[in-house]
Amino acid sequence: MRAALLSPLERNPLRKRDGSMACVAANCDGQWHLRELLEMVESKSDKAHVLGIVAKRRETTATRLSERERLLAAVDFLKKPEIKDRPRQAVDEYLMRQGIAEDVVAEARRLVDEDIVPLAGGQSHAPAFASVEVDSAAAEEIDAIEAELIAVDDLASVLRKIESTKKKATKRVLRNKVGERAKLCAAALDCQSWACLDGFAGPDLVDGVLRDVACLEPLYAPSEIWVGTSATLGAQVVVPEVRGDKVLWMCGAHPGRERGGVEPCDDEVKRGVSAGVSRLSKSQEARFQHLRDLMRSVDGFVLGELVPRLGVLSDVSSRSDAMLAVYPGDGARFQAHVDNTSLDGRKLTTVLYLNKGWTREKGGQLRIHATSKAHYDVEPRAGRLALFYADRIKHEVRPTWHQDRVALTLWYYGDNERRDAVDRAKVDAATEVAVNATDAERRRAQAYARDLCDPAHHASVEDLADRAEYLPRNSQKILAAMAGVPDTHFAVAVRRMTPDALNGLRTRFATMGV
Ligand SMILES: O=C(O)CCC(=O)C(=O)O
Ligand SMILES: [Fe+2]
Repeated sequence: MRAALLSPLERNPLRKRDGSMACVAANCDGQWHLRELLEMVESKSDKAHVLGIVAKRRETTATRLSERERLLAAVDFLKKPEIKDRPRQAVDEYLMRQGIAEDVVAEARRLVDEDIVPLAGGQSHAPAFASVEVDSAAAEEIDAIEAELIAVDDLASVLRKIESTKKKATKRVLRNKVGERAKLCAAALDCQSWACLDGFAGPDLVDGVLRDVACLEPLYAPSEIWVGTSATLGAQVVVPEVRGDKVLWMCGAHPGRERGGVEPCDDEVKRGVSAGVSRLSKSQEARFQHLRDLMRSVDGFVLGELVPRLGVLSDVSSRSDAMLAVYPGDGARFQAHVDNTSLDGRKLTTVLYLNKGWTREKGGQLRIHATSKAHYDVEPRAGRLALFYADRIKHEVRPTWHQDRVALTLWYYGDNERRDAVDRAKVDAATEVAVNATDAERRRAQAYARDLCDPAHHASVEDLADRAEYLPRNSQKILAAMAGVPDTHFAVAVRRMTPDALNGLRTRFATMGV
């Protein structure tokens, strides 16, 4: 019932054509590329063709080169005047992140230091590695500043103990402990709009979550971005060069709704139909217990500790479903973007990393573009929690190598902005449906909506559901779009409503200008 009453926008902010990803087209390094893609999408609407081009362009970086060629390229790179005087370790690590093995980098260093010119091995000149990745981007990366972390030593388990303990004194002691850390985190958010907590989830919880989600592996779907000039003009496409992760949405355990376990949002995924995986059994669903614990800990920290301390979060009380994202270790990345550029309600982004044994050469850093000059890198190490303001911090995921990079993201909503965004989306959806309806069908839908809102009417749930069943199909579709329920289910949804839910719907219809 709950799932049925949430609109796609409420359930999944990124899949909806809400324009929030349009920023990617405007901000990313590959701007020319996206513009070209957009033209193709608009002129041909040929997704397969676009994807073919993207796949071809994706073959970049040193991974295409033979070991000999990599050595030559690395030597070439190290000799560049703008690279020669930079810190050696940072430069070497940069090369390793580009897929050059450590011993090859060391050999290149030796050749450069001893001023030995390596033989090109039959080739007329070395492949210009630095021209594969743009020079200025390399210099920028070498200059990245390691983000300062706030050490919090398994805060998640302390937060869970606060929830479970009955003893007031124990609660108080634990709350003080959490409070100290929360103060630091709130101060960081306040002055720089981002913060990073090291060790938010301890190793046991991380292991538990990884075990929980292991069975979901085949069910992830490639992320799509909205490539377009506005919220309505463009297309939803997979563009791995811009965003190369695979995602799976998990719902449940929302703040204020204590009951119900965590499960995949998508019914089809739940049934495992798409990947031919057998239906998740009850016991498999119960395996999401650690994931649920983790989500509740982040909720507890954000809603219980940060919201009271930060004025900009004052109307935050709910969040999105949970997004599990995997960046394959073949160079997958997410180019620079701001999460919420279209007033979609998201105020705070939290990302919890689940990568055990992560080392620097694997890349995958969350890069925070704090200003146009300074950027900070956070390595996605297991248990870390990154937090930033979703509507102002530009950030990216750097190319990921050698190992898949796994993270869990939750977005916290400012209730007012979110309510407006959901209403806008509903009006848009209703308008879209209404275009295909006859005048009579539109009028019937309007009359029904008016009666539903009219306080003098006091119609009961049964009455309203009965009346809805007799409406023409297109009128029902318009009302379903306004209510944000699947288009064949308006009468069913009304029949299942509690009096409170009905009142909620009345208020929303009344403020939607229909
Ligand atoms: O995984 C991360 O570090 C950030 C991912 C991200 O920016 C996003 O999904 O919007
Ligand atoms: Fe993001």
